[in-house]
Amino acid sequence: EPRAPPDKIAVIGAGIGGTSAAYYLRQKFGKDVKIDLFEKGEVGGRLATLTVLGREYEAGGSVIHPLNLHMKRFVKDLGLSAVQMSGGLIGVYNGESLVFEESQWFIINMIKLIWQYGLQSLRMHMWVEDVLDKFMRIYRYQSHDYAFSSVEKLLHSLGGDDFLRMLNQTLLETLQKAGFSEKFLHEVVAPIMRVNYGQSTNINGFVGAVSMSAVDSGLWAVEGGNKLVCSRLLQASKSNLISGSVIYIEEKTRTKNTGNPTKMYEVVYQIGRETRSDLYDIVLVATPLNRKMSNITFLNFEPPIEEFHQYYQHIVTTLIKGQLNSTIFSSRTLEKFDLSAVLTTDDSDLFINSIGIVSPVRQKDSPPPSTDGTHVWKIFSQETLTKRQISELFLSYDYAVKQSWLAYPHYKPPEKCPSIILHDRLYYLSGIECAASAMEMSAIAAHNAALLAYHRWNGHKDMIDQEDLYEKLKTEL
Ligand SMILES: Cc1cc2nc3c(=O)[nH]c(=O)nc-3n(C[C@H](O)[C@H](O)[C@H](O)COP(=O)(O)OP(=O)(O)OC[C@H]3O[C@@H](n4cnc5c(N)ncnc54)[C@H](O)[C@@H]3O)c2cc1C
Ligand SMILES: CC(C)=CCC/C(C)=C/CC/C(C)=C/CSC[C@H](N)C(=O)O
Repeated sequence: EPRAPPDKIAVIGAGIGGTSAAYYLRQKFGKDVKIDLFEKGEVGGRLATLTVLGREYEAGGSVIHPLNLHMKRFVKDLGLSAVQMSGGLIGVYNGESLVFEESQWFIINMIKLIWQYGLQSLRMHMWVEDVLDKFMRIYRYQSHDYAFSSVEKLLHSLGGDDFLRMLNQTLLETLQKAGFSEKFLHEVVAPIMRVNYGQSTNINGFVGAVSMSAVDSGLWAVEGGNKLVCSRLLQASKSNLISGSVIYIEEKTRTKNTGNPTKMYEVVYQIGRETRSDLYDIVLVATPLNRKMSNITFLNFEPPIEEFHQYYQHIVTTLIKGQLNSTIFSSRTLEKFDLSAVLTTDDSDLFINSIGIVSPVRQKDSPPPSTDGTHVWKIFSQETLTKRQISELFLSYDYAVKQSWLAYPHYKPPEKCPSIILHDRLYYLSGIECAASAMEMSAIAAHNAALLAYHRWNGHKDMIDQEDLYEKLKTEL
């Protein structure tokens, strides 16, 4: 006889991880289970916007890859629409000059790339394609309802030992072994890691490949702001949003109306100054577990749940409407400066990681082409920019606004990813960020955790950690 569904499930964190977990839990467990979603800040988490002179711009997670199929599916199923990112010309600055500059002519670009780096850029494209091809297997596994009990097992099922090796060595080592030149790694790969993850090529090889894929064509975003996906998922999941901060979780034994003593989880949370609690059959934690970001304690667990110490990279996003001082990067005056983004090399010694022109999240808010060289620029830096630094970067500016983030893990391979199963019915999603942090990674982790919770609840051992899934599913429709 199939087991009755759980009465109550708690999800902690209403970012893309938590809201998509609630959505998938509803799909698996059905309409009768009560799902509570706890959020101490804003729905969306690291998907958030900042307003510049009445228009909203993405301040956190901003671009989505065309092959990010969960995000694509959400947008389609939730009645949202996608906007294609219009890629302008990019340059790379090394502290003295622009070591690479894109041209608006495709053929000139190709000649430039080959002239400067031989066939490295084509080889890089093929390397990323190969990783993505294997990565895409996850969608087939999840559509057949298979789940994994650890991040390592999930990665192994996709790319075998190669993916685990990438996780355990630096991108630099991975690409050096694959024969890429020091010049290409320094002038092309490192600046891409700096703009995307605020780190060097010492990040792990897997997140390095994810980061390289984020320069593909076809990147998109959600019309109105990426965080809309979270609020729509929350609505569609018919969960109950509790705007409170979870402070601890404790295992408790309770006698349910069946008369049997049952192990449950007590979630204790604060709303303002008031402390409340509730009991749950299953709990999913969808926020990084460290003191600075979530500060959740696990009380009286046997065996005890380890403390998590994953260090997250501090990044500041600054949005400025103004006229760039292009002479920092090149001797050309603003009228002749046609780059819309400048990335930097690791040794550039500049106080920014990158700077680029951005468009508002609503297409109708897009300004007409600028006649005076004024644009809204997004700057990523390790620290908050001082007024003096802003004045160095801009000839003049009207408005500046910033947001500080503990943005993504500080990658330091070999990576030991945290467990997904923290306790019998207590699951942790955000550990997937140790492999790579991206919206799609959180959605994949959410789908996996919902499937895992469902199969473990129902004792479907054959749906968890199956080996050779790729071969097994080859013959299935
Ligand atoms: C500046 C920046 C740029 C990025 N760019 C991209 C990009 O272009 N493309 C891309 O794919 N990804 C990008 N990312 C990464 C992406 O944003 C994240 O990987 C993703 O949003 C993480 O979602 P999440 O739901 O797992 O975590 P979060 O969004 O962090 O959600 C966790 C939620 O839990 C809540 N919470 C924490 N503790 C508690 C508690 N005790 N009680 C209740 N609630 C709690 C938090 O308030 C938060 O809302 C970027 C990230 C940053 C910071
Ligand atoms: C998960 C897979 C296969 C692909 C995701 C690729 C992707 C979109 C990664 C984003 C990585 C990231 C953290 C980017 C941050 S900066 C983004 C953008 N350049 C900006 O300027 O905001």
